[in-house]
Amino acid sequence: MGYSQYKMVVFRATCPQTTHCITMSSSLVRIANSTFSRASSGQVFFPNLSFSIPSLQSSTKCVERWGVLGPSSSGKSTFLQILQGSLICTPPAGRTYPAITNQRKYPSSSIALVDFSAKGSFGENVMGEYESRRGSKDLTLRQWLERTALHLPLYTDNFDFESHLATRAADVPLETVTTGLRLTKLLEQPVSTLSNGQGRRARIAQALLKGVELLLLDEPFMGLDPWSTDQLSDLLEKISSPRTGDISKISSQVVISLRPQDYLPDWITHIAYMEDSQIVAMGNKDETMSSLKLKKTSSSPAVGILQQVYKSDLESQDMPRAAETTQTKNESKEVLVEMMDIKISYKDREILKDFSWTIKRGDRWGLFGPNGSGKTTILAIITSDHPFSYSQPVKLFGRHRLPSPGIRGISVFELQSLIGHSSPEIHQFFPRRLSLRQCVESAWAETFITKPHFSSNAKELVDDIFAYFEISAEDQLTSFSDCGLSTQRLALFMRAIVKRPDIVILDEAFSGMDSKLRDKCMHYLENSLEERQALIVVSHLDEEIPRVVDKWVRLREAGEEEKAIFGKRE
Ligand SMILES: Nc1ncnc2c1ncn2[C@@H]1O[C@H](COP(=O)(O)OP(=O)(O)OP(=O)(O)O)[C@@H](O)[C@H]1O
Repeated sequence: MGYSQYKMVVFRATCPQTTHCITMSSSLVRIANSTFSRASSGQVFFPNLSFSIPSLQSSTKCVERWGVLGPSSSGKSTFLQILQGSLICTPPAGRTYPAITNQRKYPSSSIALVDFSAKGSFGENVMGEYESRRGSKDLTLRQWLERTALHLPLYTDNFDFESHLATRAADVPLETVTTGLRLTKLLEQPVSTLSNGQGRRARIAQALLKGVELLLLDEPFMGLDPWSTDQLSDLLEKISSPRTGDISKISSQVVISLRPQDYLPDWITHIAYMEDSQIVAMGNKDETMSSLKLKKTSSSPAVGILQQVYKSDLESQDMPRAAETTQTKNESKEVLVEMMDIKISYKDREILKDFSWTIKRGDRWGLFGPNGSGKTTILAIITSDHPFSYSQPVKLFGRHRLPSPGIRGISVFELQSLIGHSSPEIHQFFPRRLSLRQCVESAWAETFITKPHFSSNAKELVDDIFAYFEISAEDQLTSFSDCGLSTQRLALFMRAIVKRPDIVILDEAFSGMDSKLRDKCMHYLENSLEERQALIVVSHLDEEIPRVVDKWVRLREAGEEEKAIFGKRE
């Protein structure tokens, strides 16, 4: 649905008591009738924008916390960058920071923007990078947080970190932040090995520890499990509340950006809704939401397959194992993946214990579990991106990775030709300079950048899929870097399915996609998937799970006693 037909609607952009409790000098950021542009492209954003974020101190009577809402590429991220101090403001004095109390040189050092699309974030343990990024210089999460909080160098040889840490305390206690973000157990783990969701939480912790006055979070709940979403939401509410209780040392005004279909926390009081880099409505949350006919979404999986998955936590002991049920039903089908009592542990931390899973042709699996429970690890064993895939009792397409007497081992390249895969890790490392067409064509290449070895029908398959998604020949030449998150995710989805591989793995493939586009992908998948293909889907959100997924594996958080449980869609 487009909202462009709305003229800019403003519902009391500040609370009714504003004139009593907020004066202009109490704004952390104040923008008065200004227009913004990028120096690189000259492109103009948010013409004649007027907006302000009150400081927490001014909000003691009327708390005002903003959510920035809009579909992908609507300008949400740019808007947060503008609040942070980036982009050129015309007139130059139109953007001020009257209430920034920190005496640091630039207001931007009192404002943190945590943007998860940034390349180079850690937490995605993947591919060739898996081993190479770990080494003597790899920091533990504790070291990384302490050093960045105190603005110390990360890796300078001969730098005496210990004495610096002993003499300088961070503005904010480490334990308070790591508890609130469920990171305490991970403090001694190498930072590069954190899971996707753990890595996101660590980056938020880093920003909080710097003791900023304004924290801007770009889509903070994307990729988080329901427990982490609730906990992060609670923490953000506490830190952006007028000073009370033992959390009072962490105190920061918070602005978050979200997509319209995302979970919108109750503590958000105001929203700015944007489209095409313009605010189309802003003000009091309830009035703005109802004017735009937006519905609230819960953080917990209240409907659909995920409700069954998580409900089964309580009933797991007596549940019939759907994997066994399905295996009898599916007996004649060829086994594609056979995992037998897999064990994965790092030092004394057990991630997977005696995990067995059989995937056959025609199977439609959901792989679920909290952040850090091992979903990516299991997928990396199947795709052979994990070093343990050589040593674990796994058969892929009936063969082991290593040769045994009389039987050839299956090579990485053979596996790649049989598996299509989209994941946040592939997204992170995908070369930005490739065009959308090259991205899809790389399904036939051994690496992202090597020359594809096309099959005879490859051109037809690529043309067909672009035609289905109505992407013109000209638009196919757009570089990956010039596309928004939603289109980038689409390109990687097309890459995963275009050559109709035997196994399709969609690991958070729809995360960050606009709902309309996501539904189109679902439709495509439901209609094009062949009986000989197997599907594995990972997601924390019900609407991102295709209806064809009819059975599931639910992993336990690392350290829990129980094994994984299996179920089927009721
Ligand atoms: N080298 C390592 N040392 C210690 N722990 C590790 C190492 N590599 C991975 N881990 C841990 O293994 C666990 C499984 O990680 P994995 O990425 O598979 O989780 P996930 O279920 O995919 O999580 P998410 O939902 O956040 O993507 C995590 O708790 C991670 O911190």
